[in-house]
Amino acid sequence: MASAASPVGVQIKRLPHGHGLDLPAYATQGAAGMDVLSAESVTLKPGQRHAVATGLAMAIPHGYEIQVRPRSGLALKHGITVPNTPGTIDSDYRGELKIILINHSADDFAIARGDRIAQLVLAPVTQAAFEEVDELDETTRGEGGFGSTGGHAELA
Ligand SMILES: O=c1ccn([C@H]2C[C@H](O)[C@@H](COP(=O)(O)OP(=O)(O)OP(=O)(O)O)O2)c(=O)[nH]1
Ligand SMILES: [Mg+2]
Repeated sequence: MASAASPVGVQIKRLPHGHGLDLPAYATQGAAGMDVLSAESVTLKPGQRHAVATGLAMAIPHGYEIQVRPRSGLALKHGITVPNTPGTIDSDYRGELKIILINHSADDFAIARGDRIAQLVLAPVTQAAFEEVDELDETTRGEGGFGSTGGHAELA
């Protein structure tokens, strides 16, 4: 069996309004994402977006990012999701981590301080170095895209 990759150290700082809250944590041993908690109490009306405070700032090592992803339970049961998913937390960002949420349901959704509102996935990043050319190599696909290979039943 392949062994799990070693955890990567990420510096994290609690801002004043983040004190007293648990840090983001993996709910199970094999979890890909760390559940992150809201540092505020707020109610999202139907269709409303809000950048929810976490009370946390971090220094992600160069070569990594953190992705902010929705929690499926909130999405399925309450229509609460992350409109910019996966949100990108850059390694050089030192401001407060905020979780942008949108309420896609027809009902108000109340978030309490301490609620687990999203999950954070640490991921490696490879930066591209563009090399501008006049011609690209030829491929079988060529310029075909956007469904060019079929596989979707056509309406009669
Ligand atoms: O869900 C998110 C997305 C971003 N950020 C913070 C960290 C990230 O490093 C920074 C910039 O994010 P992004 O590049 O997605 O936003 P932008 O609209 O391109 O803003 P900027 O011009 O500041 O890069 O904002 C969050 O706290 N939560
Ligand atoms: Mg940006």
